[in-house]
Amino acid sequence: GHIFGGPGSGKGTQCEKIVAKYGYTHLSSGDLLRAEVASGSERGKQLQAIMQKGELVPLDTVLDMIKDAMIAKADVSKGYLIDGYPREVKQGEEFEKKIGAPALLLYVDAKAETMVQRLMKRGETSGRADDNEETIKKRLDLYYKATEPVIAYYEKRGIVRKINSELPVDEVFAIVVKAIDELK
Ligand SMILES: Nc1ncnc2c1ncn2[C@@H]1O[C@H](COP(=O)(O)OP(=O)(O)O)[C@@H](O)[C@H]1O
Ligand SMILES: Nc1ncnc2c1ncn2[C@H]1C[C@H](O)[C@@H](COP(=O)(O)OP(=O)(O)O)O1
Ligand SMILES: [Mg+2]
Repeated sequence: GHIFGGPGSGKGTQCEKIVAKYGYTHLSSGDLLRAEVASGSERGKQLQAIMQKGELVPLDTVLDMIKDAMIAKADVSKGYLIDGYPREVKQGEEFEKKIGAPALLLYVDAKAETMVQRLMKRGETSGRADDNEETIKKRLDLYYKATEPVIAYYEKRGIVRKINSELPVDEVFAIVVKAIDELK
């Protein structure tokens, strides 16, 4: 399934707990991109510049990375947890064409104000080039403009489970567990 939500809504936090309990393969588009940046490659430098501005990297780049990572884990995976993708409707469509339809979309939902607060706090220690006030504002704008419409795309199929991510981490996780167990 996919885990979906705005920047700082708590996707990564919940993924860690889901992996610990269910053993799914966690693939975060952001982590994959940051690994490419860390490699120091020419492509990594281009990606870094885009991410620092709070923009989306080209669809093909990120989908290829996810697909390669899925293939690399295919024979040991108990299931995939895709974090940070799709970020626009077109990405959802391409995923279906090239990989397949997700079984579940966990939508961790928090208020803009909460996301900003959490990202500013995360920025104190994350070392991430995009956890600063200016970039956070751009990421939020882009989230509401390009990413949020993705929900409507999946809602029609009844696979969206909206989860109140304003609650403490363990309470959010309890709701996540219910949504996953209902599906099994
Ligand atoms: N339910 C929560 N309550 C309070 N803080 C949270 C909660 N979930 C996540 N956080 C904190 O908010 C920040 C962003 O969470 P993260 O999981 O990295 O979000 P995302 O991957 O969606 O950007 C982190 O510093 C995390 O510790
Ligand atoms: N599916 C995707 N398409 C395009 N760009 C993406 C992407 N996933 C990640 N990126 C780029 C742009 C994001 O602002 C940046 C960080 O992503 P992330 O780590 O998923 O952020 P967060 O967990 O804070 O929501 O990486
Ligand atoms: Mg994250």
